[in-house]
Amino acid sequence: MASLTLSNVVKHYGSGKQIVPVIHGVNADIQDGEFIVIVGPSGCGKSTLLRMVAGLEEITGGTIAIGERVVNNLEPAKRDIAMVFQNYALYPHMSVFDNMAYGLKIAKAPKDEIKARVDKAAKILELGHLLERKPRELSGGQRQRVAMGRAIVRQPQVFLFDEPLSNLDAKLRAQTRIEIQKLHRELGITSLFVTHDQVEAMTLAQRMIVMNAGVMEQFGTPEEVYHTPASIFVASFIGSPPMNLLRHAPNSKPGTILGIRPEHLDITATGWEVRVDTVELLGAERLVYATMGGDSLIVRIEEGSASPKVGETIHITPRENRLHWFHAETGKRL
Ligand SMILES: Nc1ncnc2c1ncn2[C@@H]1O[C@H](COP(=O)(O)OP(=O)(O)OP(=O)(O)O)[C@@H](O)[C@H]1O
Repeated sequence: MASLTLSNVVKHYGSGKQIVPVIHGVNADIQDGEFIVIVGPSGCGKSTLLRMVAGLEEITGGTIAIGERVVNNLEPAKRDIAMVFQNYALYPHMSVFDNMAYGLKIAKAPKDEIKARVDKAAKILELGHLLERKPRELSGGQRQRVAMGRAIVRQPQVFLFDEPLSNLDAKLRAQTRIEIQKLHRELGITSLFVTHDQVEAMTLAQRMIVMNAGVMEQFGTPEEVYHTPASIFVASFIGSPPMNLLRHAPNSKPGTILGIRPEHLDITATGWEVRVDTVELLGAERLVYATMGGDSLIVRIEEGSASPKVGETIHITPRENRLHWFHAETGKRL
């Protein structure tokens, strides 16, 4: 196991006039044994960052260190990492056991050690009864577990996950998420996990890196990112429904944007006057879509409380200690 340090990491694709900058100087000190999620919208550079750690992409600038070792110029096989991909790429003609053992066989590990490591990984992943099967005889979730097993048996210093759950259906995703957490608790291996799904990020991360267009917008615990978003981008990307961002709130100063989460607005007898546009019932809660001056906003209310009617004017009050102020130009938290 090892720490992982990214210092001013930069990536450009292409050369000459065709340079495409995609990562603009990322700094992150990741502790030994931490589970870190990199999250952001499509094209923000998550996979590129992960692939640079893996050694599958050249690093244009800055340094990446695993433990004390700067790995910039080290080939992937020498970095002591294991990667789990979205398309798990198992060998179709090999059994589950042989798929998991493959890397160790290539590395010429002794037979009894290979068996011991595969058996241990299979036990953790509950694959023990499937070791003789071929990949085509497995479900999608089981195949993904074999792919993880293949990574575990190598006992790497760092695990890299590139959207490993995105081919699974919603139920299996949730289940596999729990398995990954369990795996991390048992093995304690430093992990970097890439996803574009903010719910996945919030539930898996000990700390998360929120990326936007090649820039690290925030690096913090899920609580920090949710409760004190560093920018308008983070505020609107994390949380569903997203934070309300108001340019014309009654008490706002010019040049600022007021952020308030839908669950931190209460319907009250007096307060801000808003017009109800739509009401959505979502099982245990209702979302009230409303307009106030030039702003649209969402109020989240519990299912039991009286629902306002479409077209009606109601009053709402924000919870004082839940207000977030942002600079209108830079988008940064004030
Ligand atoms: N070989 C390449 N040459 C030029 N640009 C590239 C190359 N590979 C990736 N890019 C660009 O780099 C940016 C980051 O890509 P990357 O795959 O890291 O994003 P991502 O956040 O992982 O996205 P997704 O969630 O869609 O996989 C994108 O704008 C992409 O178009």
